[in-house]
Amino acid sequence: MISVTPTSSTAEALDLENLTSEQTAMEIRDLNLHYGDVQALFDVSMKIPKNRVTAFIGPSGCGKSTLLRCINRMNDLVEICRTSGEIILHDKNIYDKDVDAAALRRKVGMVFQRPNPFPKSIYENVVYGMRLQGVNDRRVLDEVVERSLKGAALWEEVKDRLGDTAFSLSGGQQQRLVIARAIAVEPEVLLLDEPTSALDPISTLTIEELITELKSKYTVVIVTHNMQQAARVSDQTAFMYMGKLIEYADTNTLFTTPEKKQTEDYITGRYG
Ligand SMILES: Nc1ncnc2c1ncn2[C@@H]1O[C@H](COP(=O)(O)OP(=O)(O)OP(=O)(O)O)[C@@H](O)[C@H]1O
Repeated sequence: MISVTPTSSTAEALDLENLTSEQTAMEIRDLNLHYGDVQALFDVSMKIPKNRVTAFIGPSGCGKSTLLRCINRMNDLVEICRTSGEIILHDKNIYDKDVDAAALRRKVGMVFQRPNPFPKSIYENVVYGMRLQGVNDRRVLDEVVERSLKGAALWEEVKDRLGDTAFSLSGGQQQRLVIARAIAVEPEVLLLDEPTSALDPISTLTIEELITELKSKYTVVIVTHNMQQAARVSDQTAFMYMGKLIEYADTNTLFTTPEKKQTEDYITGRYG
């Protein structure tokens, strides 16, 4: 087993199968997904608790990113992709025909593996989503910039250079800028797809600390290759294997006393 030290950031275990609707941010029900003829997700069902960090782990190709991308319908952009099942947000299936995917993605924001700031100033990166919504009042935007950069633990480092290009920032700062851009539109859920895999250890630590702070305001779902990272930042962990959700439990339990042999084999490094 890997050694997991429960941290003060790790919340008390929840009964994940019997969460109340107040405790649930989103619920995935019987989700199946095909890329063309190839099935990549099989009957995935789980509840994602509010204001906590949920990690998806599992070997390469097991479907972690695919599942994450279903949660804000990013897979809509993949032509050969077909899904069935439901993902419920506020009593509504996000795959219903009348759901506007762009509006959904404002509520369920996403941060990718490689920092992807736009070729604009730091300031304009943060207010990008607000401007798309037609907000141009300088006072409002200034407030959003300060709040979001503080929320992404970047304000102190950039407050005197907001007009500089985003590309003048380090990789770790760029990733925090992208997080600031995501939280500027006040999402409810933040999806992080291996957010530190392109970063050095110090920047990784800063982002991990930030993730722990973010959960007071947002529900966070993170895909990570790194089991230690899942153990450090998440409250509950879902282990996936070959498109199936094998085990979903609070993080300490999953890493110390897994129920399933496949989970145990993975966390002890027998494959993956
Ligand atoms: N756009 C796509 N078109 C076709 N097949 C895809 C596409 N994206 C993913 N797949 C396939 O779906 C399966 C799951 O991939 P996915 O990227 O979700 O896994 P993962 O667990 O996130 O892997 P990794 O840890 O390597 O990123 C794989 O077999 C992959 O080849």
